[in-house]
Amino acid sequence: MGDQPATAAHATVVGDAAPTEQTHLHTEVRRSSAASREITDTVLKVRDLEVRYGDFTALKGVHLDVPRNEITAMIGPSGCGKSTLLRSVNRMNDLIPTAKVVGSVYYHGEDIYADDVDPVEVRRRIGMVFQKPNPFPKSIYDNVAFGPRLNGVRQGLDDVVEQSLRRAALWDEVKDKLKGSGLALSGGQQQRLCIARALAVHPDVILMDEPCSALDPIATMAIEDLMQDMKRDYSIVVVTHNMQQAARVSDRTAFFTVNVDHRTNERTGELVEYDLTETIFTQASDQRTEDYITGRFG
Ligand SMILES: Nc1ncnc2c1ncn2[C@@H]1O[C@H](COP(=O)(O)OP(=O)(O)OP(=O)(O)O)[C@@H](O)[C@H]1O
Repeated sequence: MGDQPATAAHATVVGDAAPTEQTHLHTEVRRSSAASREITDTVLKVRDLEVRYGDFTALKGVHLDVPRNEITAMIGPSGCGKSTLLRSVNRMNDLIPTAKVVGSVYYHGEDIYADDVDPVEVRRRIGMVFQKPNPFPKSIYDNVAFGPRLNGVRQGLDDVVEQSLRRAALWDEVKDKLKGSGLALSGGQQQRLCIARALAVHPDVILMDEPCSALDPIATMAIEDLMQDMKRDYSIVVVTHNMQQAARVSDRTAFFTVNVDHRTNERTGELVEYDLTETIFTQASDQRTEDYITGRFG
C-alpha cells in the first residue's frame, strides 16, 4: 500500500550519468546534492489521482511524494489543476458537492479517503493557507484561539496563541494589541495571522495556495523567510504562479500542464515532471517544462 517509487513518470534520475572525464566534476556535484536530498521520509504519497467536477475531469494520473521538512512547489499554467490537487490532499474538495476524487492519498501511510477517516481531523493535520488573507472578523487572539477552542482546548490558550504567533513571525508586531481586530492588520500581517491560525491546531503539513499573490514584495519576502523557518518543523506544499518564488523557496518542484482533447475540447491537468527545484530550473527533462520555465509557453 502506497509503496511505489517516488518519482513522476518523467522525473530525471539525478546523478545517474556515468562519470566521464568531461562530466566528472558536474556529475559529482549533482550526485552529492541528490544523495543529500533523496526522499527518505515522505509525509504525503499521491497515487494515480484523478479529480472530476461532475462530468469534467480536471486532473488525472497524478503520482507524487511530498517529503517531510521540505518545501514542495507546484507550478503550471492556469487551469492545470494545482489548487484542485492541493484541495485533494487534505479533503477540502469534500466541501465542493460536484467534486469526486479517484485514486489514493496517503498521509504517513494512512489512506485519507478510507471510510473510517474523519475529514475534519485530516484538515487539522494538513492545514491550509489561502491566496487572499482571510482572517475572521474577530480579535487577533480569537483568530488564533479559534481552532484550539473548537477542538475543546480550554487550558493554556494564552501559550498556544503566543507560540503560534511567534512561529508565524508575528508576535513582536501584535503582542500589545491582541484584542485588536485581525482585519486591522496589513495584508502581509493578515497572511501571517492566517498562518498562525493554521499552526495553532498543531498540523505537520501546511498547504499554501498562492500565499503571496495578494501581497507586496516586502510582505512576500517576509512570508518566504517564514516558510524557510517553518520547514524545520513542518512540511510545506506551495502553489505559486511566480516562478522566481518557486526557485527561491522550494526544494522540489512539480510542473503541471493542461492537455486539451481536441475532440471534446476537455482540458485536463497532468503532472509533467517532478524533481529537485534546481534540476527543474536548470535541466528539465521534458521540453514542456523548459518551455514554460523560459516563458515560451503559458
Ligand atoms: N468548484 C469547481 N467546479 C467546477 N470546476 C472547477 C472547480 N474548481 C476548479 N474547476 C476547474 O478545474 C480545473 C482546474 O482548476 P484549478 O483551480 O485547480 O487550476 P489551477 O491550476 O489552480 O488554476 P489557477 O492557476 O488559475 O489558479 C479548471 O478547468 C477549473 O475551471
